[in-house]
Amino acid sequence: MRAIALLTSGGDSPGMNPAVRSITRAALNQGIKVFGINRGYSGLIIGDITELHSSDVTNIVQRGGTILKSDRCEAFKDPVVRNQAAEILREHGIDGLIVIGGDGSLSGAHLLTQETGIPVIGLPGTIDNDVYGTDDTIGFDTAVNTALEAIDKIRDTAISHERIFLVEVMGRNSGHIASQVGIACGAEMIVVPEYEFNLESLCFSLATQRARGEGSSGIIIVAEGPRPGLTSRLATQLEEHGEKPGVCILGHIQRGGRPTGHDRVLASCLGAAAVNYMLAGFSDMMIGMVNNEIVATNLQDIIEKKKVLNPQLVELAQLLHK
Ligand SMILES: Nc1ncnc2c1ncn2[C@@H]1O[C@H](COP(=O)(O)OP(=O)(O)O)[C@@H](O)[C@H]1O
Ligand SMILES: O=P(O)(O)OC[C@H]1O[C@](O)(COP(=O)(O)O)[C@@H](O)[C@@H]1O
Ligand SMILES: [Mg+2]
Repeated sequence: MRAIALLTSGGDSPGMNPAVRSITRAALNQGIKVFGINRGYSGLIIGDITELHSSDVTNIVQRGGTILKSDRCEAFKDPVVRNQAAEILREHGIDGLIVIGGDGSLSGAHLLTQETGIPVIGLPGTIDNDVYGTDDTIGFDTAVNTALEAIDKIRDTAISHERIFLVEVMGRNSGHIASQVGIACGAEMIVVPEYEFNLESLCFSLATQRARGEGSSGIIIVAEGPRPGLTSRLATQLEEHGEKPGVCILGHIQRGGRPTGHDRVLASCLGAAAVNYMLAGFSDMMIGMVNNEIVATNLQDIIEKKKVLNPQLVELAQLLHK
């Protein structure tokens, strides 16, 4: 192997930059040329590829976002387009590809190697933490902490005004951010796509609080869910029960910002390990961290197996707020 390429794909996540830096420097240290592909698979299919030198990744370990830019690329779901992508890699003399992205990006990487034989290694890069084969994805910890910083402030005003706030965090299909944030901010309730939400029980608990003479302030964390507008719909339902909830949608603030120390270290470890696995001849695998150990998992398993939301976390949140 003489040259590898890397790209970042899907929703960006804080820690992608340290991963890019680690992959680049680990490969260069072993005498391997490194190419950066801009804008994920969108850049790959048009050959937007530039060689990376050590100085290109200087001073990025602390920066959010991704210097390679990221994108969602519908066209890459077409096998013909993936074949063209493989041709482009071959034309550039690239012997292997490292993909940093979420479940979708890793599915694309799996199909690319299966169909074309181009060796690929994946790294879990998404704030959602919805990737099997790793305890944490790169960016998850930063997103949780960013959300918490905002929610602690919302809590202050919620207490002053004895008001309920619905705070929406990201997570279309997964409640990992919501459950961590919910525990850490002492939420009164957590709404996640994985479990049914009981509005009656929330209203009952608010009424009980009031009956005890306690101010009825509270924070309800809502994972955005698959259908836009969930939080507004919940607010309307609460209004129908006589509540006057505030609504705060944290949105893309959760995707930006300086990566936490945890994410920088995770990204650095996984990046260097990805290079080692690729140079050792492995392909079609994702490198993750499980119980503080580097673990390689077949991409087929990553795609087929779902990381289950720990039900104890959601139950613990309910228990602790009482
Ligand atoms: N089933 C698939 N087949 C091929 N490519 C895919 C597939 N799913 C996703 N991708 C590629 O990966 C990109 C990112 O996927 P997406 O699900 O949007 O984000 P993430 O990778 O962060 O989960 C898509 O825009 C597409 O280019
Ligand atoms: O920026 P967009 O395209 O609106 O995407 C929003 C989605 O991206 C995420 O931030 C990250 O998801 P992915 O890692 O799967 O791309 C989700 O939490 C959110 O639902
Ligand atoms: Mg995803």
